[in-house]
Amino acid sequence: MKNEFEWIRSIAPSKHRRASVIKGIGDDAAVIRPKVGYDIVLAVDTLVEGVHFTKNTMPLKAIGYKALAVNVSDLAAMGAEPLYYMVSIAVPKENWEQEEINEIYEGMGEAGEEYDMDLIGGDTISTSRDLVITVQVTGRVEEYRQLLRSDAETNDIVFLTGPVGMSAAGLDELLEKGKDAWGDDPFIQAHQWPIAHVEHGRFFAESGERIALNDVSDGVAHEAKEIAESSGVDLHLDWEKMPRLDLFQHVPLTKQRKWLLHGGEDFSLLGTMRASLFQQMKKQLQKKGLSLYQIGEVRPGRGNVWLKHEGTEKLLYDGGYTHF
Ligand SMILES: Nc1ncnc2c1ncn2[C@@H]1O[C@H](COP(=O)(O)OP(=O)(O)OP(=O)(O)O)[C@@H](O)[C@H]1O
Ligand SMILES: Cc1ncc(C[n+]2csc(CCOP(=O)(O)O)c2C)c(N)n1
Ligand SMILES: [Mg+2]
Ligand SMILES: [Mg+2]
Ligand SMILES: [Mg+2]
Repeated sequence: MKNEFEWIRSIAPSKHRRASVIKGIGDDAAVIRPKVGYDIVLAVDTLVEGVHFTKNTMPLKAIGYKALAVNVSDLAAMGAEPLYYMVSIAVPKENWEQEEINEIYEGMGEAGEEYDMDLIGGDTISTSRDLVITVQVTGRVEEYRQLLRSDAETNDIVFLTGPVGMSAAGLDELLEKGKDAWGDDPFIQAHQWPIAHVEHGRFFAESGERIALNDVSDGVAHEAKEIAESSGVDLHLDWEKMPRLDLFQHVPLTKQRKWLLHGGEDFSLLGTMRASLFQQMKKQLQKKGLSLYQIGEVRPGRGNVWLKHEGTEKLLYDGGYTHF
């Protein structure tokens, strides 16, 4: 067992991917040199044992991988390119071995490699119970190109960059069967190894178009409401247009609705863009192997979300995951 400081040295990267890191791990704070012409984008999100994961719902490596990926997803939702991350980890005095924490870091390192980011610092503390991992990420976006929730306008179309409901479906299976559910099943994979849609975010930012964007961490209904409210418009969604896997076909409708609309942790991006842009953007994204689905439109309103389902349109309950 290494002591705190030996352990920190053992997880510190020996070199950085980004030349802009002036000082990483090993001093009172990290120092980076921002590139001229870019705005810096910052986000922080925490995963808590018992709330976001348990040892039965997530492999150790996946806990680390997901802790970084969910943060990268927030950078993607701003149109930013991921650059660096910092980690604060509170380790319970019992039930967690150093080897297990190392595995979590391995998973985080894998995500770091995937998104081309450097670990530049963090904090290590003990706690009485339940592991807590906080990851702070820094990215950059070309000046004034950031993609905001507040940019939706009447006559825009509403889009999703990928399917939703899969992570929630996987979680239900994991809560029921525990480790027996682990495997290649796409729902389990979606829950344990989420993919942040960085390429979509960058494509939208680089286009220079006005695009409102949010990542689906708390469920489509909730995220749509956030866009509607901050833009001062109404979003009209169409149930039939929601991208979903054929695997959902045999699932009862109430469950489908719960997973697809209120599930969360999907990390697809939900957004709006000018209607005339949609087909060309879809084609360009397809060339990169990326998808885009129109699921509704924006109309004048006061921040409400409507859902057309089985011929009638109703106000969509905006419930999603909430911590309080
Ligand atoms: N405790 C807090 N103190 C200060 N600002 C906060 C706090 N919690 C959230 N915020 C800010 O509120 C805004 C919304 O945060 P929120 O966490 O809901 O968004 P998100 O990270 O996209 O969603 P999620 O955490 O569900 O993935 C962000 O600007 C965030 O920085
Ligand atoms: C064991 C276990 N129970 C429940 C859930 C579901 N869950 C937890 S937080 C969250 C929303 C996103 O989090 P945040 O708002 O903090 O970004 C969801 C859908 C889970 N992942 N693991
Ligand atoms: Mg957050
Ligand atoms: Mg978000
Ligand atoms: Mg949330």
